[in-house]
Amino acid sequence: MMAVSTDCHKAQQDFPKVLILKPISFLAHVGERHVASNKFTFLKAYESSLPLHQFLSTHSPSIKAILSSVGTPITADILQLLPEVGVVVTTSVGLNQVDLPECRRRGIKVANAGSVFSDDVADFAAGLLIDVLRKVSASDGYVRKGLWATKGDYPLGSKLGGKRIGIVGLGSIGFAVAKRLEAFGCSISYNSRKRKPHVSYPFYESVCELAANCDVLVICCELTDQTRHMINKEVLSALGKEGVIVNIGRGAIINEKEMVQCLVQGEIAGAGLDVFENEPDVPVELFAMDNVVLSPHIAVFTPESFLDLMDLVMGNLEAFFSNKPLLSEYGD
Ligand SMILES: O=CC(=O)O
Repeated sequence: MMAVSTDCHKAQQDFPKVLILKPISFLAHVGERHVASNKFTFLKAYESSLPLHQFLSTHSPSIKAILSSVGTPITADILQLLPEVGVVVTTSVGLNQVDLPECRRRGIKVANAGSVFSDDVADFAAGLLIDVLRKVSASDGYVRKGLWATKGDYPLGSKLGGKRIGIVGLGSIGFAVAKRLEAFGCSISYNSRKRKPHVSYPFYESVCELAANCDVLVICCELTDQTRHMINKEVLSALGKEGVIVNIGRGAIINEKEMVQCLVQGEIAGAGLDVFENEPDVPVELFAMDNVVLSPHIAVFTPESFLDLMDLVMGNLEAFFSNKPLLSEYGD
């Protein structure tokens, strides 16, 4: 029996209820029945004709778990309507969309995508950097427009090997980026909340000092109140005119206005950006810059990793409903 219901199609079996507020693209990829797997009933608020608050009030006594993705804010207002909720499981690594202080206050557990996507994101970060330095996308455009034949050779890019890379946020993703770029012959240093005791890469307590000692900054940290706009004009100026910034973290970690200004004025050399402050809006100034490579927040996902994500999501929900420790509890 299919374990999926809306307000007009009630579950016929007594599976634990898992609330989904907005469509989750990963479920469409793997097929949500595989994820529910006759163990949970997904209550899909977005398929209901009821206004959200009414849907939530109607179902709240039975909703103990929420499954959500990166674009779905889990706010205190929503949680307030759901007094029985004990867990929020997300398909994202970043948790800036979840009101973590409210979850902590209520004792609601939170699980994220753990390190399922670390390799994919790190591959993409390395790809963005190579693209910016070696002008892959820009020269592709040049060839496609027929300019090679009419205008001649395209300006050469810059060598990756030997570059000094500053990783901002040396978690599972930051480490994976460091390993890849080390293999290309780059040197690595990092900034993180704390120095990592077993890591030999040079540590900079200040992100500005890190920038001053690097050719490239790769932003891999979480978006928090502390990291919002942490990469500002001062940091970018410290990175310097030859410097490149790559962001696969969250857009708002960079002060986007100041970054655009730095790019327009040639105060940094280029950028590889997968994330933006107000997605899907991207500052229009960037469109005309061939020293900037843009992608639509896709660094994180490959379908190949979705099966691992499915196991993790299922494992977290099953663990919660059987009172066991979550597999990827945030804050562990
Ligand atoms: O950006 C995507 C994620 O945090 O998983």
